[in-house]
Amino acid sequence: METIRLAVIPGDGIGHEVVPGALKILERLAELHGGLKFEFEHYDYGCDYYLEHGEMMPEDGLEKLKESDAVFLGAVGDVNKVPDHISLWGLLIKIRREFQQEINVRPAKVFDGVRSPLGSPKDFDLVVVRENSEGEYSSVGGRMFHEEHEIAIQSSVFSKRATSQAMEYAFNLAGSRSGMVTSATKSNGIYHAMPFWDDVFKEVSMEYPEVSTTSEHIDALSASFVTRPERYDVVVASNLFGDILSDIGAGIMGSIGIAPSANLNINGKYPSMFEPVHGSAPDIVGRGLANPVGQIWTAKMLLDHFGYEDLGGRLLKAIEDTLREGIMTPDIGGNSSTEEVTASILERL
Ligand SMILES: NC(=O)c1ccc[n+]([C@@H]2O[C@H](COP(=O)([O-])OP(=O)(O)OC[C@H]3O[C@@H](n4cnc5c(N)ncnc54)[C@H](O)[C@@H]3O)[C@@H](O)[C@H]2O)c1
Ligand SMILES: O=C(O)C[C@@H](O)C(=O)O
Ligand SMILES: [K+]
Ligand SMILES: [Mn+2]
Repeated sequence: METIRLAVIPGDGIGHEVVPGALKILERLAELHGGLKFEFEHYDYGCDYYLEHGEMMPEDGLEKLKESDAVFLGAVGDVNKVPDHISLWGLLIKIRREFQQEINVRPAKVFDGVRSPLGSPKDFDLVVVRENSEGEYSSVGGRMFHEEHEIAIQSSVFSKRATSQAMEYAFNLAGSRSGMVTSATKSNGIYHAMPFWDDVFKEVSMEYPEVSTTSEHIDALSASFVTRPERYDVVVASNLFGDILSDIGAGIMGSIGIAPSANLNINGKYPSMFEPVHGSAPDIVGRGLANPVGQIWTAKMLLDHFGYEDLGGRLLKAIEDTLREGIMTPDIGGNSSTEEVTASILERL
């Protein structure tokens, strides 16, 4: 019997509405398997915790989380309680960095029966590989002076190590898919970092002669995600570009509520973290409107990560069958509640 210890952080807002159902689904799949068990350790870290304690998680928070095999997170952020940069850097981004989760994998694909803003999209199935530790998300910089003299400086950081690592991950992934990597660049406008990004991409691509490559500027690439998403397989991007592209990927699927993500620690020193792409959705909180599919698909990524691809495959099929039957939340054109969608997926398992 294998036991997977999960640190569970629902976080804020709809995190509390979508995480419990996904845990039930993981438990059901473990039961069906027979040789697998989940142990959940629950943590109440988030903006309410901050209001009470003045920090997003306690000083030994990371040490506690480190005892788990993976972190399963909902969403972080409630701007009415804590400024967004404080809440994200105090919890989500802190975990990503301290646990060296340097790769963020974010798939997007067509689901039968889901209303996409594209009308009738061709069959797209792509993965954004986002560099998850540096780039534009940097704490290097500061603000000084006041009023009309105020200035802000924010320096991007691109290391050869993390850049080539994200690219290598993308090439390896493409090798197991249709064999194509697109690099998201902006070397026409970002004078230092993006020509560097392009150089590293060329260098890494030499090691993978069997994988075909293209390089596209992020502005044109964003438009092309909307107009011709079927052209893409694996797209590798910097932290900020990957953040934005993965929301566009979610948008063309039909809703940001569907998209999953895996923050991977690939050196084996720390747990990886699984969370949907979406945030805490304060505008729909508490109304049963939250689409649970992003969180549940995230559970599939977790199962795959631990080598239970058979269970992951069963879960994806249950999601697909549920959506095909029209059992879905209003954001993708249905009239079912969070719980009804979750129950339908559970029943199919
Ligand atoms: N990884 C994370 O935890 C994460 C990601 C994005 C945003 N945030 C935080 O979340 C808060 C809100 O941010 P935002 O509004 O920019 O993004 P958001 O993803 O929370 O919401 C954007 C829009 O998508 C909708 N939406 C999101 N998830 C949905 C779901 N599961 N089902 C149905 N509709 C859904 C929301 O109702 C909203 O209209 C902020 O504090 C932000 O910093 C956190
Ligand atoms: O900017 C971030 O990484 C936070 C959030 O938008 C996300 O995509 O996880
Ligand atoms: K999230
Ligand atoms: Mn984002």
